[in-house]
Amino acid sequence: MTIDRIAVLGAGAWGTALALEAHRAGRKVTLWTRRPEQADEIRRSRENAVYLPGIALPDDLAVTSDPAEAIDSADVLLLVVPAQHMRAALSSFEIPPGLPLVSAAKGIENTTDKTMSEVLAEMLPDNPAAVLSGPSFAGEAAAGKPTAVTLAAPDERLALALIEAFGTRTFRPYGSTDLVGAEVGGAVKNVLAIAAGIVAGMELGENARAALITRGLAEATRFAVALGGRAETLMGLSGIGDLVLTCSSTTSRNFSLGARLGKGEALEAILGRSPSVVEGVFTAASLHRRARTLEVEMPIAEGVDAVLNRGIDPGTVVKELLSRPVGWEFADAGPSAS
Ligand SMILES: NC(=O)c1ccc[n+]([C@@H]2O[C@H](COP(=O)([O-])OP(=O)(O)OC[C@H]3O[C@@H](n4cnc5c(N)ncnc54)[C@H](O)[C@@H]3O)[C@@H](O)[C@H]2O)c1
Ligand SMILES: O=P(O)(O)OC[C@H](O)CO
Repeated sequence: MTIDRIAVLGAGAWGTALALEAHRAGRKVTLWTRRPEQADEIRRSRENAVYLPGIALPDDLAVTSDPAEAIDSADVLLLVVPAQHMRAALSSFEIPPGLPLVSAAKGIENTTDKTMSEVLAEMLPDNPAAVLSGPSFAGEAAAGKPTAVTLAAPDERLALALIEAFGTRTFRPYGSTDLVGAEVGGAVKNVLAIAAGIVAGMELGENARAALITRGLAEATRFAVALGGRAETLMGLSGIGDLVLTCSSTTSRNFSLGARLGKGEALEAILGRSPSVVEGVFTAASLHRRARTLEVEMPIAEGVDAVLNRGIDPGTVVKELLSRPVGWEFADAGPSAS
């Protein structure tokens, strides 16, 4: 399988950065944005000034608002629309059966509590799916700084073709067949990054942040396994890798939002009129609901949902988390373990 022509659907920061990475890897790239005026502006200025300012886009990177122009000649579609808009965006496209789809969105759909691959499987069951996820701030990747991600597809040949299509010296996709584990890592870390931000905003200290990352990883792993993913995937780039990045940097929108919540600002005031997406805000409730249905214990994710959606103040949630009984660190490491 050879992938030469790539359509990137979604021209936010990450879609634009991935279009640039694919172009650097020698592919023919078309970047689609839903707004004709944005397509005109990017074509004119060779810059996505709203979402990825300061990064020059090459002249032969095509930009369009016509889905057919992007999709009809593509060997693969890279889906980089925010998770809550993925379904609507997909239903506005004519996608031929068999065309591989790679989701780079990190979230769970609020109206159905479905992961992105579940949405794809429901809407486009005849198209093979893959996931691109991992520690990757768009600005750094676009600037050519070294970035490594997980590229996961159940079809090994597709995973290998995608690695070949995107890989460069500085953009390094590592293959996996565990699509579920990879997408869970990306979706859950945004909720945990809000929690890490709250910890920072409340000045609870670096020990607390490290504890949160570690216990958060345990939550993400339990959730991934319950959905059919592999625990080892959460030890990789799309798991611990992305968790460490996003829980430690104010470049993260999720972490920054959490930090402002931790300092006492109201959610509505923080979200304001920013055009950028903070995926964890929408994923938290779905994650909590889905975890409950699967009987997976996720106290940190539950706490974030309580702050965002039930008006509980961060101090109360922290108190509750710290009141939980302590016990064995791993379920299989108690006195009955061999
Ligand atoms: N920015 C990053 O560093 C980064 C890195 C890795 C993954 N991601 C993930 O990529 C996805 C996209 O995030 P982003 O940072 O590129 O977005 P962004 O915040 O830069 O921009 C939002 C984009 O969504 C588009 N959009 C909004 N509503 C839409 C709709 N109904 N249909 C189609 N498009 C719509 C907007 O036009 C805009 O292009 C998210 O799931 C995010 O978690 C982002
Ligand atoms: O800015 P955030 O919090 O959406 O994080 C961006 C990327 O997902 C980091 O890998």
